Amino acid sequence: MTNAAIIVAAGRGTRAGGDQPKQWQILAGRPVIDWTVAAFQAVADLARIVVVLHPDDLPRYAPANGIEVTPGGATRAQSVRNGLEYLAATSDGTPISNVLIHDVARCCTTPTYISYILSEIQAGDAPAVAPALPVTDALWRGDAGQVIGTQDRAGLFRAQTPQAFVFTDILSAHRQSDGTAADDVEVARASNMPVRIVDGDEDNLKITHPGDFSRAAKLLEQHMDIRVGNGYDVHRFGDGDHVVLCGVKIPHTRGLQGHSDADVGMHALTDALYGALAMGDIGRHFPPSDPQWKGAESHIFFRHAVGLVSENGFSISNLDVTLVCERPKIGPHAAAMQQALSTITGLPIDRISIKATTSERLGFTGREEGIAAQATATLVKT
Ligand SMILES: Nc1ccn([C@@H]2O[C@H](COP(=O)(O)OP(=O)(O)OP(=O)(O)O)[C@@H](O)[C@H]2O)c(=O)n1
Ligand SMILES: C[C@](O)(CO)[C@H](O)COP(=O)(O)O
Repeated sequence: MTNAAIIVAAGRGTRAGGDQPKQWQILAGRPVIDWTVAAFQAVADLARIVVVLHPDDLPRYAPANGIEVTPGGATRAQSVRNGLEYLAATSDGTPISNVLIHDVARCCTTPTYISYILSEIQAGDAPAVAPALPVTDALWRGDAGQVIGTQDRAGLFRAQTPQAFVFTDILSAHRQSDGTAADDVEVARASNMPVRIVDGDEDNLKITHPGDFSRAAKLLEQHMDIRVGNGYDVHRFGDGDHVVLCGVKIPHTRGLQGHSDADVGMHALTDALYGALAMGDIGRHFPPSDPQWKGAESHIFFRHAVGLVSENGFSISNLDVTLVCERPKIGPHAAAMQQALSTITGLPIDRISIKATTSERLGFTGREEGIAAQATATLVKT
């Protein structure tokens, strides 16, 4: 069975305020959208994850590995419909069985909770399951600041997402809908689909108003596992006409010597990732004694470390590397290095820092005998 998730993120967040829509605002160190997407990425049984974005926002999003993106519509329901149609149009050969539909604004949801909702739809006894919390407070009707009546709370629930559906059923229900429903349960019920209520989660709040940001930040920080790793590497100069630094080939009067392509910057970054995971170093994973790595391109090592990061449930929050050399000059190549590292990690450019320093002509780097690199990586698990 192939399971998919749609994260709707095409709203404008008018009630939440701020200088940009809520999904792009920084919360506990990273954009709201990244928290939500990371929680879904950590669920092994989801074969596809589609993020539905406002057309204006498409250029600003660098999707992480495996994440797909499609444009949204004018209402939440239209955005969901676009996500469903995208999945239908791109699932030839591997039909989707179940789909989870989630608000990007519910960024405190966890992989455990998403897996629970998935297991409930996979139980196969209902075409739709939706999480909700029974209303526990007394309910009043009010007008002009005055209580004007009371409302029986029996049988009332607060609806949450992710809501889960048999894919073909909810696709057909949305095709018959007028695109104005508040959520997908409303769409399902309009098609006479039975919807089973499953346990909601008080922590699965939706950022709607400005005050919700601090509540969400507290919840995220409470569950966050942050790791920092550092890496250091040196390669000596020898004959050659170029060096490779952080994935970029730079013409130079000499080359760097090493068992691999001697990309000292990428080696330091790779070790920073292994270090943050407490998983040894580059020599342990790729022994210099093994001839298969002779002359290897360093992105192989770096990609391996990046893969271990996600396999262990972490995502990279930022990377920072300092290259120590008199020459070549790094500044003119820093943007290309950021791009090369971004292509491999899926990190936005503004989370990848490339710095350089000379050692004031002191020591082996000052005498231009070699290049040193020092790197730091921060990993986050929610
Ligand atoms: N045209 C729309 C409208 C909403 N959404 C998404 O639907 C979810 C729930 O909507 P809401 O919390 O109301 O978000 P906004 O529409 O962004 O907020 P507001 O109503 O305050 O403008 C959000 O993840 C939002 O991004 C969407 O994908 N497309
Ligand atoms: C789908 C939803 O999250 C269920 O509570 C909610 O209805 C979406 O947000 P909105 O504020 O109603 O647009």
